Amino acid sequence: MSDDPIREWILSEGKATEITRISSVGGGCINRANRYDTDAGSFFVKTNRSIGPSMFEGEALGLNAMYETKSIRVPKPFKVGSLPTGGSYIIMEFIEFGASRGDQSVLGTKLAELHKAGKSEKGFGFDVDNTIGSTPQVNTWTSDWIQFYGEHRLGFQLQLARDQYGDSSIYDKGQRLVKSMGPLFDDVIIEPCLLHGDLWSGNISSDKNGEPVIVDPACYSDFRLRSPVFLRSASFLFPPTSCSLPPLSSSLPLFIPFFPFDADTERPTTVVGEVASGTKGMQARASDGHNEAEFGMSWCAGFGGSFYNAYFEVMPKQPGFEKRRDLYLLYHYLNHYNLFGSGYCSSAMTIIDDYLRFLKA
Ligand SMILES: Nc1ncnc2c1ncn2[C@@H]1O[C@H](COP(=O)(O)OP(=O)(O)OP(=O)(O)O)[C@@H](O)[C@H]1O
Repeated sequence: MSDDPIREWILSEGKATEITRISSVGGGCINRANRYDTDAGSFFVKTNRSIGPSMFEGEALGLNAMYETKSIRVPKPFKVGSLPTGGSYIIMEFIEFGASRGDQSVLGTKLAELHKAGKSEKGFGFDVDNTIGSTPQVNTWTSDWIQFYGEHRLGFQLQLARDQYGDSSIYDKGQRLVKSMGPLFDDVIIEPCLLHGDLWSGNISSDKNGEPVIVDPACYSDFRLRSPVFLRSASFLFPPTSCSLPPLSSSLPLFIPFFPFDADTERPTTVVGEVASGTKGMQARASDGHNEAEFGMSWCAGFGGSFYNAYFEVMPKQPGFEKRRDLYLLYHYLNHYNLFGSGYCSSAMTIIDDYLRFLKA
């Protein structure tokens, strides 16, 4: 293995003859990020010193699937590999971010285009299990969404709450909801759509032309490779201060917003096939699910009326959208409860209680 596989790739398949500058990029939580400026344009490179390439392979799979829909802008992944000193890296397209978050209605349209373009024939799930924050997500392909969401999303989190907190109250009530939630989906056509899976404001930005950009889809983790570092990974440790839920423990770091950058934009357009060598040929997805589940993090995403209006122009609102909204928030509230503790328990329990009353269950 080369001493510096990143440099080697950039100077060969990246089609650069010279790396003119390497500068650090702030904003991430678990990985070190650098911008490589070259005579063939700029590259965005993330490295992790302790986690093997499976995490970045999952990120590349998700990015590539979204990239191929040619809908919302995402960085094109180029290469994932191992570092000679241990750990791994991902090289992707560098995107020059603009100063603002961009036009909300364009974001709504583009997100809907992603969902529309990314329809899967395999059902609901993903080719690999992954994580939400640091919590495992089981992604076994399932033909029925209500079953998938009940078992692999809500059921998994409820079980976790019982296992780690001994919380049989939320478990029992939550399971009653899972068993009785069917009518919430009456008259709905549910098709598996390509979802980003972790769409909150920290993962939404715009490029210098004001086009919306989304980054960092819900990470993949081979459970065998999870390390203590990864267990504290991803955006869930850093919800934005605008979240409407109880504040996190003050010992946690504050949210770090996106940084705007100045950059060249020349990029190579090759070598996607290099990405995710162990998973080549898979029908990659960030995850395939009911499109409405993408709004489960909406309490941390700042979506406004113009966003939703534009979204529904492309992906029409289904009957009963409003009455399912909290059901999709519930998954993320439960996950926050499991990650951060009791501050989030009452929010989750309130949703469950409200549904049990509504459904007379
Ligand atoms: N393709 C890109 N081009 C330029 N800058 C980027 C690109 N992708 C991400 N960034 C910037 O780099 C920062 C770090 O990236 P990212 O959030 O993916 O890091 P991470 O450590 O893997 O993520 P996290 O720990 O937040 O889950 C982001 O906040 C963003 O500002």
